[in-house]
Amino acid sequence: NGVVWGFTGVGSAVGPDCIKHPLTIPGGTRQSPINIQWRDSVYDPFLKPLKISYDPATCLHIWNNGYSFLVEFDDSTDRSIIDGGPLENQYRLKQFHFHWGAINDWGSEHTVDCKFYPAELHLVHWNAVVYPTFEEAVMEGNGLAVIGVFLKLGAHHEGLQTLVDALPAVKHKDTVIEFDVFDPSCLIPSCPDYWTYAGSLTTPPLTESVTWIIKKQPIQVDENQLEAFRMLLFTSDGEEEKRMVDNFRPLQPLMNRTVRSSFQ
Ligand SMILES: NS(=O)(=O)c1ccc(S(=O)(=O)c2ccccc2)s1
Ligand SMILES: [Zn+2]
Repeated sequence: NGVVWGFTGVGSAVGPDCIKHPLTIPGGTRQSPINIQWRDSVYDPFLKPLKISYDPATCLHIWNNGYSFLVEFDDSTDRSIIDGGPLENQYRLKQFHFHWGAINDWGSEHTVDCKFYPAELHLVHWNAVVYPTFEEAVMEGNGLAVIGVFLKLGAHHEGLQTLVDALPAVKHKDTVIEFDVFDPSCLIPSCPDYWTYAGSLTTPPLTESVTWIIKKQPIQVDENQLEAFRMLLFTSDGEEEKRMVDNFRPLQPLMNRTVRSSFQ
């Protein structure tokens, strides 16, 4: 089947050749995504503003990996980094990608007061101060920091359009095109407010290594831009076409976690 990782209704992820995988890793205590119940989040006055400094020249290419499309960056130096916020160290930008639905009623991975957004952006960073490689950081509790940004239906997004214009070239799984100048900070809302909690990757290996930083304010994109995501395919060229939609993981139990907010 063309879909490497799909999620069936209840309790199991369908993996390669339909091997049954547990939806959450056995014994997982900090899985993602979660519902963020606004009134249960706790204001933490010690949370710092998030510092973001990306060098557009570190952008490398766009890649359809059969689950989402990833924009990958040169993470061999500290040219594109985030710091501050809930983080103890600075973290290097590795890639960003999106999750979206078949229709505008759902698509995001996190929800706010049980509300889905039509899509969610994830900017993935790793702790190169403490860990020598990304692969090692993926396995450590403080290894990764992912900024989540909700997308809502509204005005045309100029910055996103340069990305949308390139998508037809990565329609099929395992296609890649060069994309050599892009500043992802244009996709991050100006409002500094965020929630943060300790979580996991939302796709295999589902490791519990992510400090999530979820921006309170969504960005606006228009219908054509969301439709452009939906014309991508999970499948490789020559296979029976499966549209790349609903590539989000179901909500996971909060368990013994508190979501902190940087705002009152
Ligand atoms: N949706 S998410 O932001 O939680 C996410 C899933 C996978 C990644 S990864 O690209 O870092 C990665 C990590 C390990 C192996 C392969 C890819 S980030
Ligand atoms: Zn993601």
